[in-house]
Amino acid sequence: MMRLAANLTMLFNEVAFMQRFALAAEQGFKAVEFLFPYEFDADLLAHELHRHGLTQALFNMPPGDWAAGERGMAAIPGREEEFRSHLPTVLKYAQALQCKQVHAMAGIVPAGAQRADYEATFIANLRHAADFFAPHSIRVLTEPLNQRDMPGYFISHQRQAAALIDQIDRANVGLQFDCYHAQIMDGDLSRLIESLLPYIAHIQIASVPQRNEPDQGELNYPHLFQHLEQLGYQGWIGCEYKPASTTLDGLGWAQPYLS
Ligand SMILES: O=C(O)C(=O)[C@@H](O)CO
Ligand SMILES: [Mg+2]
Repeated sequence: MMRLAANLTMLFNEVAFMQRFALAAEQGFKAVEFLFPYEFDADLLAHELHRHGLTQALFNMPPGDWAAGERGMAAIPGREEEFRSHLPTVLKYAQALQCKQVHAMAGIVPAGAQRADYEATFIANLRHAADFFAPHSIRVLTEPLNQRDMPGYFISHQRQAAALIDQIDRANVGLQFDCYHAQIMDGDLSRLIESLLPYIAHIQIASVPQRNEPDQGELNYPHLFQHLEQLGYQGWIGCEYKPASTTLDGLGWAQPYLS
């Protein structure tokens, strides 16, 4: 049975963030994920999680100045110190939330920049983060993002991410395989998932092209779920989509997978 995690950044936006845990649990989710916890107290978040019996499947490391368009800095030359300075804070949240996976966003490569410099920075930073988190059994994830929504993002293809993970060469670095981005950039998802399974630590889903409920659009999720089950995928599936109407109105698709 596929294990769904509610993405609280995108779902249950009908209520304030701290109230979304209760709604997710009420609907039968056993786990949640969200982008950034840092404006909330770690212990309060942990309290919400635990009182609703939820697992924290994933959250992101600080992305830099989001409002100014920054989308992480793991690959940005000159930002190494800043990237590394975030690690103790991320660890504090991960420990409070008992979360075993964090996503290190890579950042945007300016047009005309030397890509090799960005690759070297990314590899060094991810090794550093992986070594920092390894004693705590925490994995560092990297996620390719599609170029239509995120022009210039450092990683946009799944196999490109897998090749970088090989170069990083740390056991606790994995791939965050977001089917929405993967379909836009790569396609052939059944075979892609099959060949990259050893890298995949976390999966996310949404319809393509609208990024709405997964029972719409060009992807056949019942087929992909069956395929993942046959392949023995054990991780969480993050529901990272924008409800077309309200979250609850659109949640019918998930009923077979929620208890
Ligand atoms: O945009 C996505 O897709 C995500 O999963 C966010 O965490 C940003 O990387
Ligand atoms: Mg995603």
